[in-house]
Amino acid sequence: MNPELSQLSEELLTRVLDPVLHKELSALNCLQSQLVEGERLTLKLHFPYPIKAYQWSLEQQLQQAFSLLIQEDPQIPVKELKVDFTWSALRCLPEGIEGLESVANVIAVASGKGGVGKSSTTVNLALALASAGARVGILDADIYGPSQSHMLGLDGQRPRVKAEKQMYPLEAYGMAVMSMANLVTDKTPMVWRGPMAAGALQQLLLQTAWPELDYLLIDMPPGTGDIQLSLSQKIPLSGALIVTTPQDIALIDALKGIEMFNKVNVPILGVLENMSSHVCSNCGHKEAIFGEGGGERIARQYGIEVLAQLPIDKQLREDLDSGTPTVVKSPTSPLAMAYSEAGSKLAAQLYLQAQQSSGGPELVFSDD
Ligand SMILES: Nc1ncnc2c1ncn2[C@@H]1O[C@H](COP(=O)(O)OP(=O)(O)OP(=O)(O)O)[C@@H](O)[C@H]1O
Repeated sequence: MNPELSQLSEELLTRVLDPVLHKELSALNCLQSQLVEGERLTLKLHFPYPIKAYQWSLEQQLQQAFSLLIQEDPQIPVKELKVDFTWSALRCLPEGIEGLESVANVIAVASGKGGVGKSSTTVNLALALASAGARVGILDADIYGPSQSHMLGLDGQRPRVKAEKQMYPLEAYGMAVMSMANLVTDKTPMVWRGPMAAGALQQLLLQTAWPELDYLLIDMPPGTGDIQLSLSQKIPLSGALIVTTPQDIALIDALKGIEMFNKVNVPILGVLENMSSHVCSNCGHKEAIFGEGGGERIARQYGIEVLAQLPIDKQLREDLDSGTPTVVKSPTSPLAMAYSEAGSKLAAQLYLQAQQSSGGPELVFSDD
């Protein structure tokens, strides 16, 4: 490649910011190859997170920057730009933690307080990542109220046994799913003490024959007690996402959740503020029922990102109740878009945090 054209590509990538990490594309080392055919320059850009939600606007920005560059210097021999986008998940684990063989990243979705929308967030985020092309699984570890199988229309299904002490996960919308709800009956109370519950959930994780996955999301039990602490220590977590409402009482518990993960050195990948506002379906009036700005306050306090602020939405609840979450039922709706953005941000944070820690991420899978 002509060195001047290499310089052109480099210059182009310094002029456009990565939409999720807000860094110059050149700093992301995403340029995989560049090819000139006649007057056309083709760049192959590779991202460490699902890029689908941003691809269109990124392409526009690159095209604009390219037009400016060739206007500034009419000697540039290429006149047309083509960009190919690819991405792959990176295995990002804190140092000294040995991951699961077939799962690149296990992410805990946690909330201090119950009922704030942790399970709803887990399922919609997982589906958003899956629709962006990632291989995704969900482990429902919420033994107090396992709701994943209901939200995914898997009620009453039983996992197939693979071999002694090994089960295949169930499948929903292209994702691998395992939930205690599919192993017990409705009438089996799960009244386990802390260590016993954590042990059982660890077994559920390890005795499931997970296929190759980029992300396994764990719907954690609400709270910050024994079970949650043991789980966070026993499961090889790449990171945790905290779900909260903006209400003070939920935020206090969310802080405890962050502190708990900090104590066991699990990186916090962000905060997702659920039920941030409500828009009246009759008059369109917007109201912050649970208060305002809470997620942002704790994010600032801990130097983490707010991945999304999602409204209270009747359709979202109805879609979950009917076993077809909004991300699959209405994939182009504003809510599905918000989950899609949050999913990309979550995956990008994983990469960023691993890059900042000493080891750096290890490339394990490719979608080529
Ligand atoms: N943004 C939202 N708009 C409307 N309803 C919501 C929203 N988020 C969650 N819900 C509904 O609120 C209820 C509680 O949500 P969910 O089960 O996700 O909470 P949770 O934090 O997982 O609760 P727990 O941990 O106590 O099981 C569910 O009926 C769900 O459908």
